[in-house]
Amino acid sequence: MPQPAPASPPALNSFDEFTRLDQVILGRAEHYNAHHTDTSWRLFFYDNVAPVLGRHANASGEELLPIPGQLVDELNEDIAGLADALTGCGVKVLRPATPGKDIDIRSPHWDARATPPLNVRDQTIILGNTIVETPPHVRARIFENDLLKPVFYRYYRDGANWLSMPRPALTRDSLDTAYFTRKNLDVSRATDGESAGVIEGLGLEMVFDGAQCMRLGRDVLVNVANHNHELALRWLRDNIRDLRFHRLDAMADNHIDSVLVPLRPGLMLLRSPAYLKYLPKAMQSWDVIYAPETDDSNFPDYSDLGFVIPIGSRYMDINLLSIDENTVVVNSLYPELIQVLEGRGFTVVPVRHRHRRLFGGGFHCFTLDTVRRGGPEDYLS
Ligand SMILES: NC(=[NH2+])NCCC[C@H](N)C(=O)O
Repeated sequence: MPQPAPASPPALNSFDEFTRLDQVILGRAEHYNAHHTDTSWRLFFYDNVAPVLGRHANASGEELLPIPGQLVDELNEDIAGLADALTGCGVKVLRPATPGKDIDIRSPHWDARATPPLNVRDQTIILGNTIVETPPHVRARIFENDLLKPVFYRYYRDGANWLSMPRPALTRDSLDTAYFTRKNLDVSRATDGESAGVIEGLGLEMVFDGAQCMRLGRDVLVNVANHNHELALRWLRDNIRDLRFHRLDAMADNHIDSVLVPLRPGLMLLRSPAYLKYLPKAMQSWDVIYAPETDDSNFPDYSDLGFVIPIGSRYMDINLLSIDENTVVVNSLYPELIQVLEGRGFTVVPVRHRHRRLFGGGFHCFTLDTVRRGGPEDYLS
């Protein structure tokens, strides 16, 4: 299965999620020892954290939610395992710089403890030969991509194009709660005590994460769940003229890679049949593998470690990373999925990943595939 990389590696080229992977950026977790649970964080993770908000991460000023060091060490161990597995598959693994220390950041309107560059899928989309940096929802993430800049400059020097969506101010009025209103959810518990400043006349901004997109050659699926996202979709359409962007109407609160993973042309992994209706017509007739049921014993028990909040759902492990159309890297702690994929003829590379629900990311989130062999193919007709 390991295939030699092409003699002179191409500059940035990544149009899809499944053609042969040659180069990838893999995130890192050093100094990920707290979640800064301000309003922007609580809203972003509301679907998962709502049940515990009242108990702890409320507006009482306890905004920094510590993560026990043992869990960060174990996460780093699992990421090292992922790096080895990718290298073993012949993939060149690039890493962001480390923050080196805990970093507190301050804008004119708020302050936050910076999030390390772990989920590198979220603040960038690679669209062919273009790096597109996206405008974060979570304030603590606003400078995260600085640590990817050494790698981005490398690709830029080799001919990549590089764009950034406008940086949001993320004031008190910037974020749209329409997704929750639509679902009749009261988010006042997340927004009470909001202390960020306001800019008169600004209102809702362009706010969007790369992980709201799923790339399929010349087509890109884009999850739009509120006006922040709507503005971003317009930006994508205006600035990237040669791809087709398909609006998925509120398929999820934000990211969609724990809902949908295209495995190869005509075959996708989907969280459940309820999500089919959000997809473009052409994809509704694709063959589907539905996420098999999993069991609590596959998730660590944190009860003796004090308080930790799962910010990710039980479906995080759908979030696999494809090496090619027949080879996938899957969490070894989701044996039910491994079995189904092997039954469908996939070669599965199992890698252990314990704390996916605490850090909000699986293998797709932790990686940004910068070089794949596919081009702007039309997979939807
Ligand atoms: N790119 C990512 N960070 N994706 C993670 C998506 C997690 C999703 N909100 C869930 O809880 O299942």
